[in-house]
Amino acid sequence: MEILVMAHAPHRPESREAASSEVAVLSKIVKRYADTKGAEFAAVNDLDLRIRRGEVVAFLGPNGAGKTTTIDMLLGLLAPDSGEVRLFGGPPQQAVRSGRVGAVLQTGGLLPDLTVQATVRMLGSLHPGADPERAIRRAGLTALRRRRVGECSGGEQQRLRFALALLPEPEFLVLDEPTAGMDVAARREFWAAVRQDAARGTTVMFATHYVEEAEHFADRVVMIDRGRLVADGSVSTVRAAITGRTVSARMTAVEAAMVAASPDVRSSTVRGDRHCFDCADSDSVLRLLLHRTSAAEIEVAPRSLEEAFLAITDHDHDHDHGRDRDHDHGRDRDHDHGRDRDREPVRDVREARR
Ligand SMILES: Nc1ncnc2c1ncn2[C@@H]1O[C@H](COP(=O)(O)OP(=O)(O)OP(=O)(O)O)[C@@H](O)[C@H]1O
Repeated sequence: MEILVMAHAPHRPESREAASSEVAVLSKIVKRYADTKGAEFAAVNDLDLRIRRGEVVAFLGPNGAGKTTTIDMLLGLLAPDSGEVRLFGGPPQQAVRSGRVGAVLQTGGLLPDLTVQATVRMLGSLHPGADPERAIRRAGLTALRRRRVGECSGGEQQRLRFALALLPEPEFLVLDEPTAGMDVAARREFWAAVRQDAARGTTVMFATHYVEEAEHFADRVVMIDRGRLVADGSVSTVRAAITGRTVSARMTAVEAAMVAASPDVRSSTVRGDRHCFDCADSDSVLRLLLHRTSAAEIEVAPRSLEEAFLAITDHDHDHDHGRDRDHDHGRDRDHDHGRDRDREPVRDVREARR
């Protein structure tokens, strides 16, 4: 875990562009790597993203989707192969150096023998005008200030990293899977601290695997899969677009193929003797089953946002690039008939009009 600790400028002249509502603009960014067999693949593929001032954006995607690569390019730690990144209207490095951006990343370490307070004070001394006591309060660490870092739990250490990210009083906080490995109580405490900060107007973008964190905390969800945008919009828009129902029944394979071809079916699977349909409109699929097939033992079940997320990022392992990734989620995909892998991303109406 590494915290970006940069001296910040006491005065922040606002350029016309920076004064606008866009904090970050990623335009058609591409990053290619070689996989374990030496073949090139795009870890981030033609990604367009705009983060507006005051937004709290959840950046969702399965393992290996390209979240960290995108965040590294957003912060200027990695150069895109093509495309452009602008933070506050300028190059990302400039925004990071000026202290306008604070980040909690996945790599780096803390010194176990220092106390929480000594750590924040020490790194605070690198930031002219920083207020370590305020950062400690804002990260919810007041009661832990005298504890040695080595004696803090994983969740408490994450809040310490959050305090360090707050030192330059950033306008934009970027958190890469900040609660990975925390238990439920620690995650709740962490988000309470971040939420307080967001309420003051700080723009926040956080990468996460936890769909419920996006649901409870973000006002916008950006979902990527294999480096491509698959959904972008308010939590309610994305939820409405990707939640649906599963209809399952016993029927013949010929009937199942006919149902799977319906525009109201997103995908279909076979589980034992049952055919399961992931439906955009379960009512019309039910009508189809009742009127046009011999379907028996019909069941209709709601999908959770979690299931919808798994469905939207569901694919086979054809393009597994090196790292041991967890794309399978333990589900039966041998008979996946219907999913349209090149479909348009789910977008907020607001976005689509742009
Ligand atoms: N330096 C590298 N060289 C080669 N491949 C890389 C490199 N860094 C990342 N990758 C690959 O690029 C893809 C995207 O990785 P990235 O870490 O951005 O995904 P992620 O969404 O952050 O995943 P996770 O949730 O597991 O952290 C993965 O297939 C990964 O193995």
